[in-house]
Amino acid sequence: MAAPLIAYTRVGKTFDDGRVVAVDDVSLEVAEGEFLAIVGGSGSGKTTLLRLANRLIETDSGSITVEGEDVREVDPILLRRRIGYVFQSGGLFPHLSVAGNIGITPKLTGAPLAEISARVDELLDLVRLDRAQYRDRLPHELSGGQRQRVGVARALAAKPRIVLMDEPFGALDPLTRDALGDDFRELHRKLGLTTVMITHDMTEAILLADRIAVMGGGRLLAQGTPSELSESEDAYVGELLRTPRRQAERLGALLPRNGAA
Ligand SMILES: Nc1ncnc2c1ncn2[C@@H]1O[C@H](COP(=O)(O)OP(=O)(O)OP(=O)(O)O)[C@@H](O)[C@H]1O
Repeated sequence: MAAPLIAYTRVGKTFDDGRVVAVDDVSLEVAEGEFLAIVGGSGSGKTTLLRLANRLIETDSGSITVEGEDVREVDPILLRRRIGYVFQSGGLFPHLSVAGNIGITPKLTGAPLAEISARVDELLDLVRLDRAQYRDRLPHELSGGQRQRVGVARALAAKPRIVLMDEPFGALDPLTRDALGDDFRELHRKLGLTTVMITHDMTEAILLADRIAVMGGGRLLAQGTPSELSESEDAYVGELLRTPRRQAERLGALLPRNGAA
């Protein structure tokens, strides 16, 4: 098997002088080209786990490698340029235009203005936002879905191989959420990305991800493909995976009747 692009080995992280155990002895590998979803209840350690990979949070124990390198040996700023990060609420700079937000990393690396401008246009096309219409808008002049598209474009600006996403579509209405999820899955494929996405929505995880990691109380409770996890002997994991199917069956039974009425 090819070396994993991200590998957590027995990683631990506590806060408040050890009183809060956020991540507890987690070992997890993400293969090149894989789309991994992290699911789990509130406070189960998902965000902490994600942020340990790009050193927004530092590990207490264990080790993490990214593209084969121990993250502690890599300058955190350079590490974050190699790893795109999409925040839950977009995390856009409110005073910068769409173009300013998307071009911030190329600007920081000293790219020439014409190159930044061309890259911004390319990225707007990639996330399917009309250049002329959106380029100069400020974040508050966008819908939530459009803001998340800009967040994705910004994360891709430095051409990372890895993208980490913290509940990127959580605050959107179901149709927008579905469209963005599909679009991002297509970008993941087209650009050959390796993606790790936190989501609270098990249906979204099953539809988008190749593999799912389930967190609970800071521990990795299970990992596998959706069908592997649906066979899990862990009662919580099994229930989590079977609920979307049960809901789909209930909806399937209800909708045709409504449709025919
Ligand atoms: N900076 C911090 N200081 C103290 N405790 C923290 C800090 N960051 C996270 N925690 C605690 O660590 C635990 C894990 O938090 P984390 O944000 O990783 O969970 P999560 O699964 O992402 O939750 P949610 O789904 O609600 O975003 C929680 O108990 C949280 O309160």
